Amino acid sequence: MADDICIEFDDVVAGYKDFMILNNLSFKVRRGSITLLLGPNGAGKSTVLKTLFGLLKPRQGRILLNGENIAGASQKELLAKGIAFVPQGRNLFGQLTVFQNLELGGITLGTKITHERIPEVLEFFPRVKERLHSQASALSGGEQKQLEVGRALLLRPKVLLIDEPSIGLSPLVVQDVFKLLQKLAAQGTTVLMVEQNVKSALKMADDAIALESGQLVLHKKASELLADPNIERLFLGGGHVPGAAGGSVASALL
Ligand SMILES: Nc1ncnc2c1ncn2[C@@H]1O[C@H](COP(=O)(O)OP(=O)(O)OP(=O)(O)O)[C@@H](O)[C@H]1O
Repeated sequence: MADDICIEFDDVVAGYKDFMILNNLSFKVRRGSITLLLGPNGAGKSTVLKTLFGLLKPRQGRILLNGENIAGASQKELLAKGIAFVPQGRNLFGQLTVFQNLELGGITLGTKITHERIPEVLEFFPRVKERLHSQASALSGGEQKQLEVGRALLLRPKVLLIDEPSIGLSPLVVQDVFKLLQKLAAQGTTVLMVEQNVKSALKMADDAIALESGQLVLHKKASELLADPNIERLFLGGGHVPGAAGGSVASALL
């Protein structure tokens, strides 16, 4: 595996019960890049993240992290190897304080290390830092998403998987979340993200991968895809690929 590749899916088949969602999927993600997963609803984008995070065991193929096959590893093992996952939606304990939520994020680290790292993580989020003893549910949507990312950062992840972080956030707050991801990537964290806010996400991402029916149909530099005149037609309006009007991503962009 080339040195600059952090994650590789090699011929991965994965799904739910008898229904396969990822169909012989292969792709590579560069270390320290922000890679955006695109594609129509149901293409398997979230399934890629879940499979990488061990929530779904692949039926076939290899998933390599820095050259090591991690397919089938437990979530605990994957966390220990430096993979963190921020799922879609709200995932905080709303009745607990910001600080307590952070403490829970560090449960596998032990109290001492967690308490040492909390101030370090809070440096990324000045607004959240000011509300350390507020109930998490009292934070704004954007602050809550920042806290979720902060909780993942306690583990000092090498790979951050993030599923639709912009849902429910105002455009300015989305920009804050994106800037944070850029900062993390600049420090060497590999970010793999699903995001329906395609245009803004492409502006901050390095690479773009598009899936259709669980297969790779496009892998390009984000800047190249952004410059493609078909991008509006294919991804405008929440990431849908309008089959009737435009055909597939593959036929239009490859
Ligand atoms: N737990 C589950 N059990 C059964 N089927 C599931 C489960 N989770 C997802 N699926 C199905 O797997 C397919 C792919 O889902 P996935 O969430 O990966 O798509 P996606 O590309 O992220 O789509 P979206 O843009 O709509 O979030 C969908 O048809 C979905 O209904």
